[in-house]
Amino acid sequence: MPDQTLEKYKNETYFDFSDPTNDKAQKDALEEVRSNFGKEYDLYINGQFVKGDAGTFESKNPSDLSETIGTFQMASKEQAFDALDKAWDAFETWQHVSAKKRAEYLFKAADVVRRRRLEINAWMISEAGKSYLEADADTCEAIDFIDYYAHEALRIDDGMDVLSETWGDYNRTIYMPIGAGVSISPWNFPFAIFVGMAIAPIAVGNTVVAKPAPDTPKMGQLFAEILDEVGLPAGVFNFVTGGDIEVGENLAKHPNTRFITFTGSKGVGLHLNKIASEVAEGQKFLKRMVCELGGKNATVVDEDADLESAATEIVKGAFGFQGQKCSASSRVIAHQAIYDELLEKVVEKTKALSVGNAKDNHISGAVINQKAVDKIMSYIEIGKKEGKLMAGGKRADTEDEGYYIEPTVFADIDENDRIAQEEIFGPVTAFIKAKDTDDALRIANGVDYALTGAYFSNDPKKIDRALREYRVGNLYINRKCTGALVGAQPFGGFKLSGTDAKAGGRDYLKYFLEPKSTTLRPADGVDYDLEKFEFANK
Ligand SMILES: NC(=O)c1ccc[n+]([C@@H]2O[C@H](COP(=O)([O-])OP(=O)(O)OC[C@H]3O[C@@H](n4cnc5c(N)ncnc54)[C@H](O)[C@@H]3O)[C@@H](O)[C@H]2O)c1
Ligand SMILES: N[C@@H](CCC=O)C(=O)O
Repeated sequence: MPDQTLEKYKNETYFDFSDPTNDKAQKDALEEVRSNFGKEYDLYINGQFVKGDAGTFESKNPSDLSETIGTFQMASKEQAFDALDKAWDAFETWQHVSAKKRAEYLFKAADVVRRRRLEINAWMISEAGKSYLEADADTCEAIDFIDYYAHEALRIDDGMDVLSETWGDYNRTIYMPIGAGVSISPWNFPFAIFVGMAIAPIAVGNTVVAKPAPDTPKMGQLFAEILDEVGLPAGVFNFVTGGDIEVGENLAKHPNTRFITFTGSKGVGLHLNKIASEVAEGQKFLKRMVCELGGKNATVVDEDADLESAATEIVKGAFGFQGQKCSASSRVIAHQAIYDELLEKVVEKTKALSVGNAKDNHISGAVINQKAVDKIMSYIEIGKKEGKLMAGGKRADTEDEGYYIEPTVFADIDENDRIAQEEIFGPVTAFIKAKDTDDALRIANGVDYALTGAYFSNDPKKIDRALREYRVGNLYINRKCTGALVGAQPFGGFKLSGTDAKAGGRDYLKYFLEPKSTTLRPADGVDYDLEKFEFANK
């Protein structure tokens, strides 16, 4: 194996599916995966694939409800707790495994994902309803997370802190892993986020019980297979499917859960944050909580912007993966001077989007489940009362029976309207008129969330102002507000969008480490190996 520590981390490049060779390769992989629909999959606890004690459930294809992706296990609370115990057992040795050895496991896992990329895409197209490109971007992001965190773990191990020397004493900070914890992930980036949240703590010596979202268990199961293949020691990674409360909440409450990494809705996140802050009986530490929640992101278009480009990027940002991204542009705040022209362009481009089954690579596919359909359709009804419907507004008429909704644009929405304030998490965007730049930035900042934002202008002074005053975790100038790249655009938001832990950034792994300040005063006449002291955490 090449010494990857010497290579610079690079983002994985997406396939170009307009190339017929790539399109055919993805279609072939889909055919193969579809011939494997309907199988049963197990939990993965302590290196063993095992059945659940609380029954099974099915994962359906949202693009065609007659198709079952597979049958998955419902773990009991006792099994979930057993997985946590096994994770603690594994921690005893994993915490002392060298960073280099840990990184080797990760680099191997990234290589297996690379090898199985089209297959993983195919499962995701089928289980989550992503288009080819959206699925490929998700799989590439997972590879990036694994690779990036492995490199980061090596960097941390090399020593990070610059400390002052104090009168002959030697001072060093040692970063220690914190223990066994729980990772609870959403369905919308069913591979990337599941993988990233599980592998980050592991990279720096912790162990994990990972619970996928009930709509996309196959994507988590694939990663269990991959980590089993690369021989990750038993118990370091455990995969437990099951009920939100039975598995998820009970694990979050467990007195031995050292950390909770959660990505999902604001409601569940705030609930878990409260649980994490309570010290359960027998608990011997404060739980670490990483909480990445929703957004109500805006694209602000100023009067001097390139409107054609802004319209193209708005449509991508609002309707990519049916708007089911925490980063989606669900508001467009347009300067009054260009409002009508921009609206017309966005409406035209929205109406041109093809809606249909993800296996046929439609740009706009199905949303995830019936609950999502009900929620989105109820917001569309609210939007019809609050503003003017310009495109979409109803269930899409498609060949297959799935959860299809037309990409929808509303105009003349007031900044305080419900569809301008609440996360819809579907293919709906709302136009709001601003008087000027001041007004636009004020409206953009006037929500409870602060996740992503885009600003379009060609005026350097205005851009500079947006960079300073537009308060979001990820701000993009003259491009869409979705699609952050690991290592390049560390991702996360503040206010009620979360703890801004910045997944895919240099700060992230510290959430799973305990820094220990150490000072060595060399005794007279004793020859210390100061280099060893410096690298005591190797
Ligand atoms: N900020 C980010 O990085 C980010 C990324 C992706 C998605 N999201 C957000 O996620 C949401 C969509 O995902 P979702 O529908 O899966 O969210 P969700 O909150 O319904 O579920 C997320 C996870 O929590 C589990 N869960 C639900 N109730 C639980 C409970 N009481 N205790 C423990 N676990 C519980 C679910 O099974 C799932 O695994 C959106 O709000 C979106 O904005 C945020
Ligand atoms: N990181 C993704 C969003 C994740 C949430 O859904 C993006 O940048 O678009």
